[in-house]
Formats: sequence, structure tokens, C-alpha cells
Amino acid sequence: MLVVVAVATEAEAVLRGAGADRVRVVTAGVGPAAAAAATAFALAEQPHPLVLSAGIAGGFAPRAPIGAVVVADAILAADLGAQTPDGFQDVAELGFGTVARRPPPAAVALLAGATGAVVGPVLTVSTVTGSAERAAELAARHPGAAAEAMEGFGVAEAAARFGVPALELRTVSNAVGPRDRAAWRIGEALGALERAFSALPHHRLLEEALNG
Ligand SMILES: O=C(O)c1cccc(C(=O)CC[C@H]2O[C@@H](n3cnc4c(=O)[nH]cnc43)[C@H](O)[C@@H]2O)c1
Repeated sequence: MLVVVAVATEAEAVLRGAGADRVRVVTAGVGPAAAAAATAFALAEQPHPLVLSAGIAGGFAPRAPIGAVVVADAILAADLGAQTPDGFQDVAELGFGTVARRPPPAAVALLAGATGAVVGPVLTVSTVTGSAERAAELAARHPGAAAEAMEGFGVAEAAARFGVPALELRTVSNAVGPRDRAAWRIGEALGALERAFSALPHHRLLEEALNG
């Protein structure tokens, strides 16, 4: 299985949890473009039956508090679109492209069950939310949104090009809302990431990806 993370501390947490022989971890850099490029490069280099976008994230209250594990049942490009006189329209509404990738439901259930995760849409943004107004806007546009991060949709787009299923697993380091650096709990989120990967049902996930 290919695991794509943004930064080295996430890669270390994944490897501590999963064990180096069970996953291939690629450190892609921050944001959807870096994530898509690195995922495509890794899949072109070596085929994998399953891709997992992983790392820390902002959690939408009250669904996903700090330290929670989130598994995406939808991987959504939340700011890919245009501001129009009628408000934000995404590229699908504008008539080109897609803004949603939906991981295989059986694999989502398997992963969430093993890691004790909250299941819900995970938003991919290019700009970290920094106000209550923006958080409310995103939550209204994406009912049930559990988390936001910056790479999932890039990973899923690249995987789709290769015909490979993609999942997203996040652990929450901060609340989506007003910017408050003092409230980030990155260590706690990395600890939760390590624990989630130590509980990963590798064989069943791979079976599901290959046969499901
Ligand atoms: O400067 C800020 O206010 C700020 C707030 C939260 C996160 C950042 C980052 O630069 C981290 C980006 C990195 O971590 C993931 N991440 C973690 N929390 C969030 C979030 O609330 N919204 C979006 N992404 C988040 C992300 O996937 C990146 O890899 C800065």
C-alpha cells in the first residue's frame, strides 16, 4: 500500500505505527498539487493496489475533536471553483472537472472500524481556514464535514488516473475555525496517527482493494 503524507514528522509517525515493511511512505510536501505530483510519480515508478492519503488535519466541531481519527467517505476539493455574484460555485457546477472522489465504502468501513475513526467528508483546501465565518461557510456547504486538510483530493485525483482506489485518514491537531496557533496539538495528532497505523488492517484492506 502506498501512503502519501505531507511532511517528515507524519512519515515518521506512520512508519512507527505501521512498520517499514508493510507500507511505502512518500513525503509529498504540503498542498494538493505537491500531493498529486508525488502520488503520480510514485505510482508510475511502482504499482500499488491501494493509496492512502494520511496526516494531521483540522477537525470540524463537534464531530472531530483534537486527537480524533477521521476516515473520509468523500474526498472533496472545497475551494476549487469561482466566486460568482450568486456566491461560490465549484468547477463541477461550472460545467468542467470534478470536485469529489468517493473511496470504496467497504474499505472505508474496514479502516474506520479498525482505527475507531469518525467517518465523514474530508475537505481539501489550499488555504487553511482561519475564521469562524469561513468554518461556518464550509460546514454549510458540506453538511457532515468531519475535517479539512490540504492533500487528499490531489492524492485521490492522481490515484484515479491510475485506476487505483484511494482512502484518506486524518488525525486532528486543531479545530477548524479562528486561527489560534497556541491551541494546535500537533504532538497529540501525530501520536494518534501512529496508533491508527498500528491498528491498520493491511491484509483485509488490500484484499478489499483487489477484489472489492
Ligand atoms: O498558520 C495556520 O494558522 C495553520 C493552521 C493549521 C495548519 C497549518 C499548517 O500549515 C499545516 C498544514 C499541514 O497540516 C494539515 N493541516 C493541519 N491542520 C489543518 C487545517 O486546519 N486546515 C488545513 N490543513 C491542515 C495539512 O494537510 C497540511 O499538510 C497552518
